[in-house]
Amino acid sequence: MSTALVWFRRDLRVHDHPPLRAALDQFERVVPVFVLDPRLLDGRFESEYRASFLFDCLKDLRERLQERGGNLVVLTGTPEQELPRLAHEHQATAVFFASDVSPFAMNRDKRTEEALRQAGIEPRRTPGNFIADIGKLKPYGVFSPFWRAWKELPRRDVHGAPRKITTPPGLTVGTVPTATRRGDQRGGETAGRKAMLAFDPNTYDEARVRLDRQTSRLSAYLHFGCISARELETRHSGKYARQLAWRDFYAHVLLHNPRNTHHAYQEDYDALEWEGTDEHFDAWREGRTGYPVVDAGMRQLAETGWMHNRARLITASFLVKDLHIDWRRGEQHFMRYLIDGDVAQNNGNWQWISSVGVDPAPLYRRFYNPSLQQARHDPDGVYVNTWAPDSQTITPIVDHATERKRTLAAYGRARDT
Ligand SMILES: Cc1cc2nc3c(=O)[nH]c(=O)nc-3n(C[C@H](O)[C@H](O)[C@H](O)COP(=O)(O)OP(=O)(O)OC[C@H]3O[C@@H](n4cnc5c(N)ncnc54)[C@H](O)[C@@H]3O)c2cc1C
Repeated sequence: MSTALVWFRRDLRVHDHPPLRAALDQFERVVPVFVLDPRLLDGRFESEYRASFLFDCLKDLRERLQERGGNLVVLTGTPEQELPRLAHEHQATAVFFASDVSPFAMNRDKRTEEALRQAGIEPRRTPGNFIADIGKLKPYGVFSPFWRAWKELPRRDVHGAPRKITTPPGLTVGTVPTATRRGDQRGGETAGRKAMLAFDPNTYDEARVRLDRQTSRLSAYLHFGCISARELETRHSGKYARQLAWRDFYAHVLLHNPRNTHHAYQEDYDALEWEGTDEHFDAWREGRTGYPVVDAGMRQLAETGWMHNRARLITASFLVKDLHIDWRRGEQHFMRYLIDGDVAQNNGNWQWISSVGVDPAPLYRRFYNPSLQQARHDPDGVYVNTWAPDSQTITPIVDHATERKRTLAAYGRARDT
């Protein structure tokens, strides 16, 4: 009987899953597999928050596959070693998987494809993680023209979950690790679909600008692919659909600029001198800057593994433009805590708010005065009272107006060098 592997990565669902669908269409038997790669679990961006969410996702995925007669093989090791071995064990002749954009994923996939080919097994990449085929566009560095071109890209059909999955007999499936849950979201397709179906887009415009409201909170489910971005797009229009386009945009940016993971997209700004202190960095990450909205955001992050987008903007701007600390340190801190932590999205947004990335605007326009932001986006004080009620009693560690001038001068010097 013909057999293929389906390599699940961060597309941990059975609905609208192009690699699974393609494999089931072309092969009689499939072996769904996930490889726990120690390089990811212990790497630069390791996170207990994402690890516990991931284990929820794997457990749920296994159950969803079992309901359909299948199962999930969970292996530990590197895919370039584990997948050819597993394929041989089951006489599989192809491995299906969805393409991804981070430099780590691209290098790993290249190495895995080579190893598979050498073993006589055919790697088959499909789309699946993004709404449109973002690799098809010429490189864009500004969102609006990207958006216009992206809207015209063809879309794939959305598919339901397969009814039946046939796996070879005698699969050794391995165990899904367990971990104490960090953060306030449960992972998995079941929880993700529930949240997607419960989301009311009519509340969105207000939630986006009010810190005391919740936006859709689908980002972690999108990051791990518990829900399909393409399916989500078919359900929404207006501002919400436009925000989803930002996700494809930042993936597109990283695909074309892999050096962004370590360098500013606007190369001049690699010369920025960061004068901030470790004491200020600690005050920022521990939520004790004396600016209540900053402290509330940082404590919400530590407690829940999520932060409202407006708070992400305010806290990130504060670190870079009020405390003069390298955006990469902030990026790394967010990656440690965010359940939705995603190299392309986090890096793109950090570079944007630091005014060193894509979609540039004059520097003086991208300053966030924390006190004004608090008044505008938390007018009743609900957000700061929930997360940092004591912050008002802390003396602010810096003066915003003074630091703004220093930042304008520092960016000017970097441009002139
Ligand atoms: C400094 C900083 C770091 C960030 N890091 C991440 C990250 O690591 N992972 C991540 O998914 N998002 C990141 N974001 C973007 C955004 O804050 C989150 O996607 C959003 O807050 C998640 O909550 P939600 O699902 O309720 O979003 P909603 O507002 O309900 O939006 C729906 C979806 O649209 C997409 N989206 C919305 N805003 C953005 C945006 N600015 N950029 C890209 N996609 C967007 C997300 O996929 C989101 O789930 C970051 C933003 C900033 C300012």
